[in-house]
Amino acid sequence: RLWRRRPRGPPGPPAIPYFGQAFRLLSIAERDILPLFKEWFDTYGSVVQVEMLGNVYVLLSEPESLEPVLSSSVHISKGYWEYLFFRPWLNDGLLLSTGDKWRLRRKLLTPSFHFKILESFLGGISKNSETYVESILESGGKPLDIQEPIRMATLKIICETAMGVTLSTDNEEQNAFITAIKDASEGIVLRYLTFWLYSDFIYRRSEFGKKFYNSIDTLQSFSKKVIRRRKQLYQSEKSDVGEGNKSRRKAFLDLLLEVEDSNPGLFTEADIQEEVDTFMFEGHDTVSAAIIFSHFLLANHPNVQEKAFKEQDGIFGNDDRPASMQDLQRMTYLEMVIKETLRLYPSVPFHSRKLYQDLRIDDNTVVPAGQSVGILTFYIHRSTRHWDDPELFIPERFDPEISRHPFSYIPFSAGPRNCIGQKLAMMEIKTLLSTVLRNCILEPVTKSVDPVASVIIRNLDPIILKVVPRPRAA
Ligand code: HEM
Repeated sequence: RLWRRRPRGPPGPPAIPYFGQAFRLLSIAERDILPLFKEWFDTYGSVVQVEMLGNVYVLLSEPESLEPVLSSSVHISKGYWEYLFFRPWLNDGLLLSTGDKWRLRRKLLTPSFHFKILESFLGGISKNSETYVESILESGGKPLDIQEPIRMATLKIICETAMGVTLSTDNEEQNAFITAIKDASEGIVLRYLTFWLYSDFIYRRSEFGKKFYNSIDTLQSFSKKVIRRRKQLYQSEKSDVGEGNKSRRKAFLDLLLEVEDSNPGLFTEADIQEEVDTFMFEGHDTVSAAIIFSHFLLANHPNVQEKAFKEQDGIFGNDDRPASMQDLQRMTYLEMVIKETLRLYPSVPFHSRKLYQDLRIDDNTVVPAGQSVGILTFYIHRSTRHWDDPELFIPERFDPEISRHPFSYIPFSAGPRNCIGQKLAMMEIKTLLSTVLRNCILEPVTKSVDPVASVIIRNLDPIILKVVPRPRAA
């Protein structure tokens, strides 16, 4: 029925009846996904219709067409197929849930990212940033793959802040978690590309499916341990502080534990687990990608690095105190560097929404209710209609004086279903980069990157840099 109602307006690649692009996708790998979208936009224009197994998707790459979708309080659901393969991992957590469940959970969890709570996280973020800087300086100026230490630092930060649990210094379990995130993400992308793996019956029996479900076991047993540890601390803190504790604003996991405590049987361990899995993934892999690409860009643009050094020196002089919230607010140039990094390499390169009402794109094009639209952030951020020289790294384009279309820059999505953790993310990235800039000079070894949409954006190859100690400001 949907196929018959498919919009006639937008052009798209020729499709085999029912199968659509299924065979084309079979012939490509993860690294070819972003180039394939580019090929379609270059050939058919900024709104492209793609058919796949009886479904029709409309891909959007210009801010004007996606504004009515993202700003709407009606189109707040995710398409069925587009997020289905995440479900064994994230179940019905905040990223995937819909309708009243999503509304209630979003309302419940939003206060756990309040300014006061974020401020209380700053000490833990600074401490882990210092440990990270010590670890990269140990390389003694030799070429270093920075991805593993960055992922380790951001995993420790999300556990110590939102989850309230300090991880052990034995990194074996953490390494297993980081590898499992990569394997699970690759497994999800591979499944999307391979239509005969859409059947759960076949997937579970295939080698790919077995590897994927093993990764999910690793990820969920890690998050179960985190919940267990926090529960013990929560119980002992509760008996120490008594009823007075209740009025305090709660960080993410404490809030969930409190809801479980006060709603026995209604809010269960499984409800906590799906949210912890969602936030451990969204709160760790996205931030890692942004920090990895900003290291690469700073190393390859010494003039930008120099300006960022000057700003840090202006704020801290030769004082090695951890950054305060006021210090972070003064890092306006560093903020521009981070924003420009997220423009070129948005951690979430595309996402989608299901339409609950017909969407009029222009006089000739209406996408009917029930269909999904794909929002191609990676290409929206490179639109030549909105960005001069979009391939160049120019942090100054984020000078607050410069105005642009509000939907031409959407690294955290936009509207009611935007990223709940964006303030935490910016604070974490800024604190870690500030610690790096005050102590290190980054020199390039990897001179160009090949971004791959592996759920979260990654570089195809390791990113190698040299890290040299930076003398303190006079
Ligand atoms: C640079 C860092 C980050 C980027 C670029 C980013 C980007 C995004 C984007 C684009 C979405 C919308 C996804 C979609 O609709 O499918 C999203 C949603 C979400 N993000 Fe983030 N994110 C970042 C960091 C974080 C952090 C630190 C957390 C939590 C600690 C977090 C938690 C979430 C959650 C739970 C959602 C789902 C929200 C909802 O549907 O109501 N993210 N993020």
